[in-house]
Amino acid sequence: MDYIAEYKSKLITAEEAAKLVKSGDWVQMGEFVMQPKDCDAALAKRKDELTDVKIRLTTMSWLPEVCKVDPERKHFIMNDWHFSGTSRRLMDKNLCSYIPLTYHEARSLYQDLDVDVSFQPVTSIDKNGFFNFSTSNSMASYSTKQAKKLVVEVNSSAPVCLGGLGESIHISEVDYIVESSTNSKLVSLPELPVSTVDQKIAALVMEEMMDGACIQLGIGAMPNTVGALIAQSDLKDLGVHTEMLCDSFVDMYEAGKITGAKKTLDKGKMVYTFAMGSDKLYNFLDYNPVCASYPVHYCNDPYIIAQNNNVVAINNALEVDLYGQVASEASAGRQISGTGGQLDFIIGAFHSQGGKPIIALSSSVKKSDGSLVSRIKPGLSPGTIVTVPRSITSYVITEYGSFNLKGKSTWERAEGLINIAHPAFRDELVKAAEDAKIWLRSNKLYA
Ligand SMILES: CC(=O)SCCNC(=O)CCNC(=O)[C@H](O)C(C)(C)COP(=O)(O)OP(=O)(O)OC[C@H]1O[C@@H](n2cnc3c(N)ncnc32)[C@H](O)[C@@H]1OP(=O)(O)O
Ligand SMILES: CCCC(=O)O
Repeated sequence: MDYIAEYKSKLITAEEAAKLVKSGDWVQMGEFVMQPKDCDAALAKRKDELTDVKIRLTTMSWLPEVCKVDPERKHFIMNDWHFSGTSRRLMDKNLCSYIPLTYHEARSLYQDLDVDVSFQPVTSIDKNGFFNFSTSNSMASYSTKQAKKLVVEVNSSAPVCLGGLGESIHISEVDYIVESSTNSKLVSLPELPVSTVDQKIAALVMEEMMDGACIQLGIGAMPNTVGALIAQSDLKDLGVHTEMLCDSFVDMYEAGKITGAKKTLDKGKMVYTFAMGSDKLYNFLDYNPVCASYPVHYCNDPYIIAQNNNVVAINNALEVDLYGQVASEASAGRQISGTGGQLDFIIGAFHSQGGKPIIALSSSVKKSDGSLVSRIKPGLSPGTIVTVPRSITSYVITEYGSFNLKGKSTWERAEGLINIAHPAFRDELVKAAEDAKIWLRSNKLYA
């Protein structure tokens, strides 16, 4: 079938697309590295005609024009499902708000949300009339379905990401098409410096890895270091069922470590819901049938995750308290990131036969004034949000060791966690545990 006539009839300029927005509307503006830049710029130009336009996006990888032109947030109200550094810096000036999200529940959330206009970034149309959501399958099929007016912004540089479900939208479901004026390459994440602490933690994580493991890696330098160690290891037949696909999966695949042969679900496929990395990753993904993107209600459903055996889920956290509560998203009232899919994968790995849900974090962090603070805390401070409840927390790994909390009582947890805390804080943590009646006479410090 020839879609040329339909394409031409739906083609509008970014300025025309921006005119679809009215004051008070909810506007959807892309996810992760898929950015509807032309529609954003055209909407920003309409600033003086509009008030209270509410915008939703996921993990801002760019500074949208609508934020730049409205430093008092009178016209555009920005909201992010999962904070990036850019959203944090906007929030510090009260220019961005967080929307709480347990990622795999996004489909049900969108069923109740208003999407008046969606500016949805896509790849060029294919011969069957489909636009692909490229690296951000994630929630795209839910927000586009919910949109009263759906505009796709076509970026011909974005890779076509083959998928198992929800990775594309047909032209018949689209109201309008805008062609990007720049077709810019997707943004590359900066390479993160790897510290000796990251290397020590990654080496301890490797001790928990086995042939045939089905892996999920979170964001940051430490999970990437684990990926690099796997690529150099003797591990065999690893599988991938992850939320985010990043560069280190390319390294592991090219080193022959990933075959997906032992997976019980999506055998042979590297399953993910969004991808962020560098050109190396984006080139690898383009039309690559080894990878399958899925919407997040499938990818992150703990009971889908758990259908694979030996799921090893490796995620980072900001703090862990002596009871085993994991805080990964906000500290003392400051939103850092979000719940995202951390809880999904920790529960999924918990239920997977042979699975290992791992929280890996450095034992301490240096504050801007140079002082050292422990990441193992007696309790969480007000404004610090629990991402993983203590009843599910299992492996916690710092550069001082690994401790599995699964099924452990409060006094066993206190002992195990204090023994992997930074030595400079162990005595004060013991004192706090005694005061909280979670330290017994028989408890020991081992170092
Ligand atoms: C994309 C994925 O992760 S998929 C996996 C599932 N999802 C998740 O795990 C979501 C929750 N986890 C996360 O968001 C991340 O893993 C994090 C935030 C815990 C760690 O990510 P990293 O990129 O390694 O964090 P990084 O060390 O760069 O610090 C990020 C910010 O937190 C601040 N921060 C770090 N530790 C602390 C702390 N203990 N207390 C207060 N703030 C802290 C840093 O100062 C920095 O803020 P700034 O950039 O505004 O200065
Ligand atoms: C939107 C979720 C991203 C994450 O889990 O980190």
